[in-house]
Amino acid sequence: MSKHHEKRGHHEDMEELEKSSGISRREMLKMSAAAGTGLAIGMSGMGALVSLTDVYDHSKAAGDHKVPADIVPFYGRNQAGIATAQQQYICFAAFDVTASKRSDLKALLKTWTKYSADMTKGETVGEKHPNVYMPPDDTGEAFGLSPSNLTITFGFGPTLFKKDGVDRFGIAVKQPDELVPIPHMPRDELQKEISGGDICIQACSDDPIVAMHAVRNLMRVATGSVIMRYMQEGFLSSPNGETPRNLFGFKDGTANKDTQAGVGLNKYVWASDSGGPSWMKGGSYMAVRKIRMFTEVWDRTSLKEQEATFGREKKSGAPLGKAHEFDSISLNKLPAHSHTRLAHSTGIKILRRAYSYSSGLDPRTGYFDTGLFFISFQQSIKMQFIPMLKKLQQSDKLNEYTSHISSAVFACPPGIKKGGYIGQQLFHSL
Ligand SMILES: C=CC1=C(C)c2cc3[nH]c(cc4nc(cc5[nH]c(cc1n2)c(C)c5CCC(=O)O)C(CCC(=O)O)=C4C)c(C)c3C=C
Ligand SMILES: [Fe+2]
Repeated sequence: MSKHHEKRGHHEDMEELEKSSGISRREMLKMSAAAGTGLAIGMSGMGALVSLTDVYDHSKAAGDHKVPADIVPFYGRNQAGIATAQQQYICFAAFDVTASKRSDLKALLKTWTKYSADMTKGETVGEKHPNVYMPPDDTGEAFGLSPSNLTITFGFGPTLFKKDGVDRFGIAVKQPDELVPIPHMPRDELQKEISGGDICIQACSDDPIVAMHAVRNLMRVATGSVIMRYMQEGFLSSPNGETPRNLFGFKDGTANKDTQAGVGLNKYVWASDSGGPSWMKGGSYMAVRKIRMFTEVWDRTSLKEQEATFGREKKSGAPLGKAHEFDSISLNKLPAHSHTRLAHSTGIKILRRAYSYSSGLDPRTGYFDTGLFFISFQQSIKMQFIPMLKKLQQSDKLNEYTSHISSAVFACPPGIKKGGYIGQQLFHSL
């Protein structure tokens, strides 16, 4: 059965369920939302379980164009996964390109675009009728799963444009001035093997298997053209759409309210073509830092000191001296070296999309190997991210409990039109 038919079968199931239960799809969706995740309903005769997140969400329908509730459109003016509400899981991978011809690079980006468009719709990748004497194109672990808001976001690192002085793909002339590695910071303890990368893929989903499946299949189809340099998984969770908490127990992401929608996105996140290359218009620059958090030390620290470190109350997330999380910040009420005071006083705004990570126990120390896989999007690495990081590295109280172990920057091109491919604008007039 073709992919198309498999999917249509699902929606026919829903129609049958709607008829037999007398519950409208809209009501089912509400029930599903109230239950937290997909609601399992027994279907008479079929004994099947149906995830209600697969139902078309009529509330999102525009005219006849119905958008399924848990699908984030892949095509658009901007890449999904930047302004998209943060999903619960990330699988992030950085690759080094081993192909050496521009035509091979373009072919890779075209294949990745096709695969990504299919996976974000919840479809399988590759050939529809695989030869049984060959390994199947799709690895299969996401069969039947909803895409759970899967987004796949691509970024190009400085080394894609020029590596060891070599302009491998004849695109060095297109490298944005912005796209430079973050300069060495005095407190850095960076590991080269988990830093940098020619191309990155950020796959985020509300299902961890779906996110991992996306990266695995993109890696697999690119065998011979890329090698994976490193991969990082992460997670977050919060009740009722509240700001999620990091592994130090503090709400993390409060200030994103200024950058995650509307005017804030245009002002601070999307690249414009004034002063930068036109191929990046509508794209964004991504900064990545893997930051180890020493939870054992933190957990022995008094609540007063923890709150003084962030400059916010632990329970409510309110700035010190205020009552509620989103109350405005009075800088003079926060300790001079608190994280919020230092970051806020720069006047710089960025869109943070960080995830907690855990790699179990560090066998060398017996301590948790945990922390924050910090990702931020901004219009400018040079004018926003680097000055902010410099300020924090100088005197942030948080530095006593953290260590930066990896670093990378990527230029995430604008969104893709149907029929186009990721980064297509980069190759114009070459
Ligand atoms: C260079 C940028 C930043 C790094 C690196 C960073 C690391 C980091 N942050 C937390 C936890 C919190 N950060 C908070 C606020 C905050 N952090 C940054 C930037 C970096 N953080 C900014 C720009 C801001 C917002 C400042 C403002 O204008 O108010 C907060 C407070 C709540 C919030 O607004 O999110 C927390 C908590 C950790 C644990 C961490 C490294 C491990
Ligand atoms: Fe922070």
